[in-house]
Amino acid sequence: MTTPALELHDVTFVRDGRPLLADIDLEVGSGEQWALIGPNGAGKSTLLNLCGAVTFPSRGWVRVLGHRLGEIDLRELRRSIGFVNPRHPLRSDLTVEDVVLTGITGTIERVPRWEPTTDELDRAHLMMKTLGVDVPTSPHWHTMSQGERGRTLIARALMTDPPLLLLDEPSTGLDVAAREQMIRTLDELPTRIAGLTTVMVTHHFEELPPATTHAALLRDGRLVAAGPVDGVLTTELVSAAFDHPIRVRRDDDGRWHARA
Ligand SMILES: Nc1ncnc2c1ncn2[C@@H]1O[C@H](COP(=O)(O)OP(=O)(O)OP(=O)(O)O)[C@@H](O)[C@H]1O
Repeated sequence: MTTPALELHDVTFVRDGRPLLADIDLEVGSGEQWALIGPNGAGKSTLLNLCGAVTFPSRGWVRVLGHRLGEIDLRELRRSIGFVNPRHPLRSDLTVEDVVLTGITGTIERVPRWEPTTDELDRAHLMMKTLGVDVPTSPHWHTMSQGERGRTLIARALMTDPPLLLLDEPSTGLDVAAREQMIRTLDELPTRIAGLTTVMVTHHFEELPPATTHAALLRDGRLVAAGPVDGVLTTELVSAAFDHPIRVRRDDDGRWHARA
């Protein structure tokens, strides 16, 4: 049996005396594509940060790629996790290539005096190509569109060839064409990168790639449901998670729609 990519057991996460997550039990199998869905403030990003070994649980335990948080060198573990945050806090005007290369150093900015090896440069170009980011012109961050930035950040996250990719609302701020391109990119990732496990936070059902295999619904820091996607993204369970009547439907092309 392969080791699950993520295991959370009886996890509670408390900040300022308030439980932001409570009683979370979740197992994400290797090679599965998960969506994490719930209303604003439900705790999706908080849960993703636990999965990314950014924070530790207040109670219970978390295993990431078979390693229990608290018992493993975090720097080493984080190299095995790609994390995509569209609110990437980059200040300098790096080229796309430079931004992608920071995936190796695990930094936001280029590390002074650090130079990539030929293999690392080749990998950066391969990832840029895989994600459809323009290699020949390698534009600068400040002039890039939100869509280009989003794809660049995924290329950056994949530089260390991580088996686990976490995405926090990767379609934020995209127009409809860029959003569709992003969905197609995400949909193709599992076939382009064999064995990759992904967990994506989103508010919008329309943004789920058809390749999504599983979903978890959160409400007020608790799991409403988690499991194979078609059994979780139902009108009944989604309405319960959002505390509002929502009709959920899946089209023949595998895309979801939700209407209040
Ligand atoms: N560091 C923190 N300290 C205290 N409270 C926090 C902290 N981070 C988040 N929260 C609170 O925890 C709750 C869950 O936040 P989180 O960002 O995980 O939710 P979310 O489901 O991702 O929300 P959204 O959809 O709005 O992005 C919110 O009420 C938020 O205000």
